[in-house]
Amino acid sequence: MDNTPSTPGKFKMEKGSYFHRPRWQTSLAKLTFWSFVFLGLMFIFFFRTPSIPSPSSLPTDHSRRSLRTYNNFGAAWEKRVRSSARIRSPNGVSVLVTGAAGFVGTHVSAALKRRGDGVLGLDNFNDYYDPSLKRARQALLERTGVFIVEGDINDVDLLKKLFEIVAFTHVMHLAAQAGVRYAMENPGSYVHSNIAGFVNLLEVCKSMNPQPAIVWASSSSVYGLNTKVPFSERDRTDQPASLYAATKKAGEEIAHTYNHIYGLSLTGLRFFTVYGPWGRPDMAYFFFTRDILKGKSIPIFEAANHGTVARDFTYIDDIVRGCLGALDTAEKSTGSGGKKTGPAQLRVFNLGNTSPVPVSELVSILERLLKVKAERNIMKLPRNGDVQFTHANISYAQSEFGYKPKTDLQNGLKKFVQWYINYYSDGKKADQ
Ligand SMILES: O=C(O)[C@H]1O[C@H](OP(=O)(O)OP(=O)(O)OC[C@H]2O[C@@H](n3ccc(=O)[nH]c3=O)[C@H](O)[C@@H]2O)[C@H](O)[C@@H](O)[C@@H]1O
Repeated sequence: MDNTPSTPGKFKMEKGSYFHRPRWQTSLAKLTFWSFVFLGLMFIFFFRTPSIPSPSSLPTDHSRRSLRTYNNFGAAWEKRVRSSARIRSPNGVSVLVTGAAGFVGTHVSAALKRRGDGVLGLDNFNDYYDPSLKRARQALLERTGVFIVEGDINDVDLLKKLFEIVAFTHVMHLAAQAGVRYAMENPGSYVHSNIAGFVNLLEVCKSMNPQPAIVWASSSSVYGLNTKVPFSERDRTDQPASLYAATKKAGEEIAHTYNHIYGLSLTGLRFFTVYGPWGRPDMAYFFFTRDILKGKSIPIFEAANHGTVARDFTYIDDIVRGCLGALDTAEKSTGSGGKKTGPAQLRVFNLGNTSPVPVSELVSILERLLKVKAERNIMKLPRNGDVQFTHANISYAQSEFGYKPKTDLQNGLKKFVQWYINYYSDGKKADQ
C-alpha cells in the first residue's frame, strides 16, 4: 500500500449539489478545498521529503517502500526494538541483522537468539520473490523473540535511530539484492542494495561510538571466470561474469576503504550456493522441486561440448556455523568519533562445502526424494552471468574458527524437501 497523500481530485464535490448552493457556501467549499491542498503539501514537505530517495536515482518501487519506515518510530516500537536486542547470556553480544527476513538472515538471527545474544532484524520485505515467504519467516522469528524492523538500509535516519536506541556491538549485514541472472533484468536494484545500501550502512557505522564490528555477505561469484580450482581467497577476483558478482566485488573493495580510513572491523563471507529449508524460491534447487512436482519441464544448463555445470552447494546449517564463527572471531573496530585510532581487522572467507556437484546430479537427487521423474530440458548455459563451476577452498575459515561443513547435498536436500512438502501442504502456492 502506498502512503501518498490524497490528491485534490479526491476532495471533488458532487457536481449536482455544488451548483445549487448559495454563493457563501461555494466560497466556503473553495476555502476548505484549498486548505486541504495546503495542509497536504505541508505534510509532504515536512514529513515525507527527507525519507524519499531521489526518484531519478532509484526505481519507484524502492521509493515507495522506504515511506513505510516512518510507521516505525514511537514508544511501543522502541520498546520492541530494545527488548529484541537485549543480551540474555553472560558473554552475549548485540547484533543488528540486516536482511533478517531473508533465507540466511532468518537462520542466523534464530541461531544468535538461541544462544542468548541480543538480535534486532531489519528488512525491507521487497517483492524480488514471494513476500509471503518472508512474512512467514518473520512470524517464525517473532516466536523466538526477534523483532524485525521494516525498513531499507538506504534509510540513514532509520539506521541512526536504531543505533541511538541500541549500542550494537556487531552488524551482521545480509541484506542484498541476490541472484545472478536477475541482474540483467533489474540492474538498478543491485546498485541500490549492494552498493548504495552497503555504503550507507558503513557511513552510519563509522560514526558510531563505539563502532560495531561488521560481518557481511559477499559471494562465491566474485571468482567469476577463474578456472583454477578450488577457489582460494588469495586468487584473483577481477573478472566477474555478472553485475551481481561485480557489485559483491565492489563491496569487498568498499570494505577495504572503510577499514583503511575509519578503522571499521570488516569480515566478508563468500557464500557458495546456499540451500536448505526456508530457502529462496529464485534458486534452482527450489524451483526445480516446484516444477518437478508440477510435471513441468526444467531447464538444465550445460557448458560447451556437453561440459558439466557444477556448484559447491552448501547447506544452510553449515553457513550459519560459519557466520557465527566469523562473528565470534571479529575484533573490535578501532575508530572513534569517525576517526581511525589504529589498524583494524579486515578479512574475507570462503564458506563453501568443498565438494562440487553437477546440476544434473542435483536433479537426480530431487527425483529420488520426490519420487517423481523430472522432465529434463538440457540447454546451453545462457550467457547471462552464470559461471560453469564453483569449488571452495575453506582452509582459511577452518584455521580461523574451525569451519567444517557437515552436510552433503543428499542429506541437505532431504531436509529441504521435507520442509517444502510440509510448508506448501496447506494449499500455499510455490510461486516466485
Ligand atoms: O554462490 C553464490 O554466491 C551464489 O549462489 C547462487 O547462485 P547460483 O550458484 O547461480 O545458484 P542457482 O541460481 O540456484 O543455480 C544453481 C545451478 O543451477 C544451474 N541452473 C540454474 C537455473 C536453471 O534454470 N537451470 C540451471 O541449470 C545454474 O547454472 C547453477 O549451476 C545464488 O543465487 C546467489 O545469490 C549467490 O550469491
